[in-house]
Amino acid sequence: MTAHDTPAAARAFNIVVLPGDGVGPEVALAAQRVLTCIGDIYGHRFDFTEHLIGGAAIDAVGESLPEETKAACIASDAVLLGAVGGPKWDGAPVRPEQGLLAIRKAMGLYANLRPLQVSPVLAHRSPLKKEIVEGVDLIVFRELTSGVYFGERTRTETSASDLCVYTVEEIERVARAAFQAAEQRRGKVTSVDKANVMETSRLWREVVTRIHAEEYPQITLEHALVDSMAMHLIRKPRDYDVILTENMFGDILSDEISVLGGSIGLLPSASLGANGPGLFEPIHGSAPDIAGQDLANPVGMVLSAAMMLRHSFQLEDEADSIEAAVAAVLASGAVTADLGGALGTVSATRAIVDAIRAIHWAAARHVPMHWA
Ligand SMILES: NC(=O)C1=CN([C@@H]2O[C@H](COP(=O)(O)OP(=O)(O)OC[C@H]3O[C@@H](n4cnc5c(N)ncnc54)[C@H](O)[C@@H]3O)[C@@H](O)[C@H]2O)C=CC1
Ligand SMILES: CC(C)CC(=O)C(=O)O
Ligand SMILES: [Mg+2]
Repeated sequence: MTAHDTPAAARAFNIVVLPGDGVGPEVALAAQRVLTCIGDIYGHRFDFTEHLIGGAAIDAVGESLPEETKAACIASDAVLLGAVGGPKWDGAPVRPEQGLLAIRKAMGLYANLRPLQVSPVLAHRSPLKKEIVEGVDLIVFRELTSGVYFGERTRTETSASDLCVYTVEEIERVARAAFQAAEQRRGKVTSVDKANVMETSRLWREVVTRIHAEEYPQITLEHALVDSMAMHLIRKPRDYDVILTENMFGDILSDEISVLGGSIGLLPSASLGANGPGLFEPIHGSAPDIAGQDLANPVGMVLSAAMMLRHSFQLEDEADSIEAAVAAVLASGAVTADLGGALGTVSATRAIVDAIRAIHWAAARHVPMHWA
């Protein structure tokens, strides 16, 4: 008897979907299709309710995070977000990105988890050498609700400023989350800062060092400066396990490491708080250059849905099914243009759904799946 034979107790989930802008609606739809398939197989009900955020919300109601969107997210079981922003709103008095920052803050989502694994069958898709990227398995823990993205901003004719503030408590809680993840992984945390220059980074380093010594001495902790870390991540990415860093450094470094796997379109993320619903989104933006053309890679969004099943709903088998299907489809070469393939967003999504069904069918009948 396997977990695939009998669906676990059927459950119902209220999921808020924030499609947003650009490729956001295209990839959000992909995640819903995959979740609907998972619901059919395992007997769960996923109720999706769409709400406005970002540029779409600015166009419709004049603000990037309408009150009813915020209320719906807070009342939900989990939130799926596509992406926000685009050139259309670049000069606008209200920016779409502000809506995303505001919902992260309103939901208290202080830890943004951005995992990356490069399996041997996918290593050739990276522009970097196969022997450098093969076997990479790391996760970025990015602080998400503080730092320079949330500090006071000023602007005059001749100057501008963005204030970077971190409190001890903000550093402690994300550090604990990273150390706890390391306990379940290879036991190593690399904390990234700019402590040779910035006061917030000096506080960051002190607090991380103390939390490590007092609470997680069994974990190996190393500190790195963000500039050389950007280089090391390309030179020897397999050295890293858990990377802990502040908001802006994490934003930048995670886009950088997406190259190791071959495309930014592959990377998912989970944004989690102390309690309450999580928010799940790919790490990429609204990709205006390919929006509306059925070109977006849906994998980052689909894997974000898998993270939702695992982290918010504790549906391990269901999350594993999605991840196994994605791995099988990528290994088979059925990929989108960013990875050198010919599939569009819709057909790549269909391939993932078909693979979920095939893997489930084979598991239920104890048939070995050589391609999975
Ligand atoms: N979480 C969010 O909603 C984010 C929003 N943004 C916003 O997105 C807009 C565009 O920003 P960019 O700097 O261009 O970053 P981007 O991540 O949207 O795009 C960078 C490059 O990656 C490609 N790309 C991104 N996602 C892809 C996918 N799923 N499949 C295939 N290729 C993909 C794009 O075509 C582009 O060439 C901006 O308005 C920015 O503020 C940026 C990052 C995160
Ligand atoms: C507010 C977002 C646009 C910041 C970002 O790039 C991200 O979270 O990946
Ligand atoms: Mg980013």
